[in-house]
Amino acid sequence: MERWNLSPCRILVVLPLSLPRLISVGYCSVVLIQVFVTVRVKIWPSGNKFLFSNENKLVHSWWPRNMERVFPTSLLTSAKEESIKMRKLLPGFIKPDSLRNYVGVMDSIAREHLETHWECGGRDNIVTVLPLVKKFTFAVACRLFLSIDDPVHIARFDKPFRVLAAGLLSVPVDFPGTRFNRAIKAADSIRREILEIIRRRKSVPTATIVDRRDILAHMLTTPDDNGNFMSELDITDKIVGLLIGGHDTASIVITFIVKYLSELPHIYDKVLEEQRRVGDGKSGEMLRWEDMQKMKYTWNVACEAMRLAPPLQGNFREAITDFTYAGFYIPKGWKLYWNANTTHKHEEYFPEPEKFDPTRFDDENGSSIVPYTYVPFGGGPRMCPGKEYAKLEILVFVYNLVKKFKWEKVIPHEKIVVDPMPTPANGLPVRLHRHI
Ligand code: HEM
Repeated sequence: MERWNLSPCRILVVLPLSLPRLISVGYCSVVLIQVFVTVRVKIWPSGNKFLFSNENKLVHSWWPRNMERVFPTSLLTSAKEESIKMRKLLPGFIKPDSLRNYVGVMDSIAREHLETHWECGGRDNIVTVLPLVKKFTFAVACRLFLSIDDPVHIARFDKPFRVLAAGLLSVPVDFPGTRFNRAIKAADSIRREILEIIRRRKSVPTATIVDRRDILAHMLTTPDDNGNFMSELDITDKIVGLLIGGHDTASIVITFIVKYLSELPHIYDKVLEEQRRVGDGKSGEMLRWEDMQKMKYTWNVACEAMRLAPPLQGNFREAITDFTYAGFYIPKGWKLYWNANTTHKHEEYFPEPEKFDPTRFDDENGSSIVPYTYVPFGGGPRMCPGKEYAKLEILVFVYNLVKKFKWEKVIPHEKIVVDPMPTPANGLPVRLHRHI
């Protein structure tokens, strides 16, 4: 058995997991031994050479600590109790019954958003996709999580969120002018704003709070197993986490769908054909829950976009026991980082891995995808609880977009950077063509 000694700047290898063993210690199927680089990492598209040891030190704990400064009870760390609390709260908010009600809300926000920001199209009908889509997903999150629908309020809120998101994975140097320092300040201002919303909400009768049916109402009125309600600060942190995790990820997926559809016109045509059948071809009608079930091909396209460009590159796990994997000895307590990007490019599971092929997920092929080889939403007990919400949001937006426009990329070979999510370097400018 080899004991694995880290040497400086050793390139870490991707380790396909032996499933039974790693499931038994609570991990997903493909894991990278985690050592973290503290600089911006541009890893796209060669996804398998991006982790390095850092000066012989296993810096496994700085990322979570870093995030705690900007994001005290981070959802994204291995804070197990926080995860359990959140998992208890979210189902009430994103259970099928609730999701049904969101279709109409998401649809009307998408229509209004496209009219306001895409129809006028700027100069030469050119729009930049990523910042616009972020506006859309953020507006949906503000509406559904906090019942904020005033565009001015949303815009005021949006700016510090961008700063916070940019600083989450930054060098943890708290010095004026650094990304990290700006993120801490942004996080403070967001928390103050949300605390104010909470206090305003608490000042009205409980029945009115419940009436709002947003996630804030849910958090204010749902006690834990001991009958205790969440503290204001706790709610604030949960909302910040959800607003970040719940909108940036979906906007990346939509942006990549737009990118691939412009590169692959035959796939665009099939998506359009499917969407024209939705709602029995009647134009102008609002989307219904039943319509979402007719968007199978579009969802396969989204799944393939997430395979090639998973918004989250992976996540941490902690070894709860010593174990050996592929000859490497992993001691208990080590942090491990599983990686979706390299997992999804494994030739054995996804032949011609660089090819965009939505049929991998259709009825015939989808069922033979090996468990834990497709992990854009993670896996196991910590798998993303927002998957169905994200699915709905992505489908609603793509439906509205393809029914209105076809488009072409303005920068044919726009670079993709990963910081920390895959992002077109220029935000993906496209020239829109309205259907006649
Ligand atoms: C396409 C969109 C999304 C993607 C790709 C995504 C991906 C992920 C991934 C990879 C994880 C880590 C899972 C693991 O460690 O096994 C995660 C966790 C999480 N996601 Fe998402 N997510 C998305 C949307 C959302 C939305 C819309 C919400 C909320 C409404 C959400 C809430 C969460 C929460 C609360 C966790 C932490 C779960 C825990 O720690 O137990 N996500 N997500």
